[in-house]
Amino acid sequence: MASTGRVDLDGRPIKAMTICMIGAGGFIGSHLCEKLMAETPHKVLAVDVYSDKIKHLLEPQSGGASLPWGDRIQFHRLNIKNDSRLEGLIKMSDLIINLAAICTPADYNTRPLDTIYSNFIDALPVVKYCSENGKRLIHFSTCEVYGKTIGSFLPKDSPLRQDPIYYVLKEDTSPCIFGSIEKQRWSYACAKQLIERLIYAEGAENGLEFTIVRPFNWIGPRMDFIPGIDGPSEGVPRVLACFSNNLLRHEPLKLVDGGQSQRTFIYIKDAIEAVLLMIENPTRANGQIFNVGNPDNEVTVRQLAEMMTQVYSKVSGEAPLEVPTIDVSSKEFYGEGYDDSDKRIPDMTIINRQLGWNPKTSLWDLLESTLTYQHRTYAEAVKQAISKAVAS
Ligand SMILES: NC(=O)c1ccc[n+]([C@@H]2O[C@H](COP(=O)([O-])OP(=O)(O)OC[C@H]3O[C@@H](n4cnc5c(N)ncnc54)[C@H](O)[C@@H]3O)[C@@H](O)[C@H]2O)c1
Ligand SMILES: O=c1ccn([C@@H]2O[C@H](COP(=O)(O)OP(=O)(O)O[C@H]3OC[C@](O)(CO)[C@H]3O)[C@@H](O)[C@H]2O)c(=O)[nH]1
Repeated sequence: MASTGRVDLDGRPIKAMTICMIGAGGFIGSHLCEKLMAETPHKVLAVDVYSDKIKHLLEPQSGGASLPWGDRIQFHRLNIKNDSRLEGLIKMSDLIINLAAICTPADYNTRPLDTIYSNFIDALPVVKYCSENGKRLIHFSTCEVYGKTIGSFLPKDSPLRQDPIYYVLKEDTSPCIFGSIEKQRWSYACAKQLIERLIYAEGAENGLEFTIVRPFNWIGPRMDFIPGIDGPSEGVPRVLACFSNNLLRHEPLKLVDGGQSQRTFIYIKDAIEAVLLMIENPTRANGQIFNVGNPDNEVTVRQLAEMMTQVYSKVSGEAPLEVPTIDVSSKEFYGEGYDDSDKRIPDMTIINRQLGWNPKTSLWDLLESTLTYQHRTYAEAVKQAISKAVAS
């Protein structure tokens, strides 16, 4: 590995590395590839079944000059479920980052087998090849491994519900509290928890160098899809894309079970800064599990809908909807077996201590840049799709 002229948090030179990024064609992967190409000399072997979201990094845009990062990024179209090339790519790399997963809640209760296979079984060879070949692994888990807060089991009027001890989620002390087995919503969280435990055990018994990332609702451009435009018409993406789709179609935003659940949202670009610190500071990141979120950006889903309605009106120049939201039951929206996390506030002690990292962007600002992107990217296509549907 050649030195890059850049230094890590301890003043040591950072050496250029080859990174095998599995799931590089997704939302987080596309932003991480952009960051690595624009700001570092590292090489990326980008593995995914799709490449649309990183097309701009792989080939010059029409009429454009050649790409400044040259061939530092290579795309390998493969399904990690059944492709013998995976081990070779891992052997060629200094670091493996695994992002591949089914991670949209609409799938957890309706496709529980695919969800469990994707998040546990399909990740097994990645962990095994890393362990056997002495390769460092950064594995993407989720804040969902915490499940529900302890506070949610207290009586509704208990003053203890206001005590952070009962709701702040801490990597090394909070329990993982899921619903019963017929609440198949938890198939994803449970599979993620088991792969975390397996990675941890590989570290303890076989010396695997690992870092586990627990993202807390990272959002921004390129997240998921707009149904009927760049994804299936009947598909249900995560909340940012659901609400964006409603706004683009001038229809009320659907609040599941009253929109009372709470979330903290973090801007993807803030979160990617944290991942880059993990990549370039192995001695501080190895053996750690990191919450990556923004505890200052907490809202209920209803408040998120109201804020997105205001921001979208500002960036599109369109008047806000007269009826901005409607209530739907979770059974109607997601089907049988749905359940929800009540509240997700990340404790920041470990990531502050190890990497000195903090998020910067307010919810209003991140929605402004994200909805500007959504409007610019999709408004015309949605308009055309609506007029085509009316004409037929
Ligand atoms: N975005 C968030 O806020 C968030 C929150 C919690 C956890 N995570 C975790 O972070 C990771 C990335 O999330 P994302 O939001 O970028 O999701 P995403 O769906 O946009 O990206 C996942 C990518 O993995 C690819 N993939 C899935 N299975 C594959 C396979 N068998 N072979 C090859 N490629 C495969 C998909 O094609 C997709 O491009 C996931 O593990 C997810 O569970 C994300
Ligand atoms: O149209 C909609 C869509 C969703 N909701 C509600 O919003 C809450 C958040 O939903 P979403 O972002 O889709 O997903 P979750 O936060 O529940 O789960 C994700 O968290 C991290 C991750 O692991 C990966 O991103 C994933 O599992 C929720 O309460 C929905 O019911 C709505 O009201 N209307």
